[in-house]
Amino acid sequence: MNVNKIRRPADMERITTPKLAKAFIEEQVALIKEQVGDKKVLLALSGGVDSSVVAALLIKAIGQQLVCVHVNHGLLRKGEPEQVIEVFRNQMNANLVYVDATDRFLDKLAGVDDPEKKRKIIGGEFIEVFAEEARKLDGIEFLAQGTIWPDILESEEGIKAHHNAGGLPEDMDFELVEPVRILFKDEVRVVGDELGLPHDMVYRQPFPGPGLGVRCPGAITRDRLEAVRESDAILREEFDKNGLAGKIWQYFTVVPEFRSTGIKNGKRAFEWCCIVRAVCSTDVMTATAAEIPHEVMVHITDRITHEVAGINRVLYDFTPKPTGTVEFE
Ligand SMILES: Nc1ncnc2c1ncn2[C@@H]1O[C@H](COP(=O)(O)OP(=O)(O)OP(=O)(O)O)[C@@H](O)[C@H]1O
Repeated sequence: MNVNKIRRPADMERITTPKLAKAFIEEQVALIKEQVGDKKVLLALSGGVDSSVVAALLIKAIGQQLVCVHVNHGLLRKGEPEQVIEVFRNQMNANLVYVDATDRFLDKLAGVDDPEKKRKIIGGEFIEVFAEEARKLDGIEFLAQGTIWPDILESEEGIKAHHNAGGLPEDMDFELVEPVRILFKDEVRVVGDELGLPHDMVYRQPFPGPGLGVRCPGAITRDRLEAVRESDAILREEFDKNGLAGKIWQYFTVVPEFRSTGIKNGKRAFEWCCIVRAVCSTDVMTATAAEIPHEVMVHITDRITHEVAGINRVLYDFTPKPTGTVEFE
């Protein structure tokens, strides 16, 4: 049987319960063992739900034969690389290669203000770093990917290429292992829960590939990027505490280059402003600004302006999509 051609049966029951997830896991573990045998598998592990569920499934099936590579490109959210190391290396005993490529990415991005160029640099550099790590490893025959069913459908309809870690050099012609390829995103989450992955990893909001890079509009500087990371962490913490996290589709902060005059500790402070973006959407194509209780916004503003270096104002973005997009770049 060619496991890479398996399609989702039209009458397949939606995986909504732990019992159904358990059955799916058992089935996939057997299929992975059959496909891979005693060979080694490589996986680019972002810490996002898809690659994390694939990692957990493969660890269950083949343990140390899986090599996970996590690339810290310096644009991850606060605590993300630490969580990947804690969950996969420390708790699941995975064979994890952690690459801190922060300087490499930020040096290449220095002075680049065009959004498309920034995205290209981040994507291209990611492939290079990943390919370099793959070349250091012996005997890899398989590449695991977190391809899901909508990816397959979109690639068949010509909307986008589904090769997740796409663009690997030609000499890296690995056979694919795609254990969640017939699942929809909500099913991947139920399976992730059943595999014991942390709730915040399984239910985390969508995060763009270029990470915080697109929330630091214009040319990225390390100090402004740090302001994005710290303010985003405060926003997430406060939304969690105030019961907003599960109700709002996407929320994050953006720190543009623009500065304005303010006062800090009795002195003039010429600093950046932090824009809070929080949107609700049912169809992804359109979105509306979320209604945040006034006192919550006042508290978030107070924390960001006092705890984050370089920020003297907080603004709320009321723009729906359209005319805006969800992200800024
Ligand atoms: N920082 C990273 N380190 C390692 N692999 C990564 C990293 N970022 C992305 N990847 C790889 O590229 C794939 C596609 O990334 P993308 O940002 O499009 O996320 P995605 O399709 O939502 O998947 P996921 O939920 O796994 O993040 C990921 O599944 C992962 O295999």
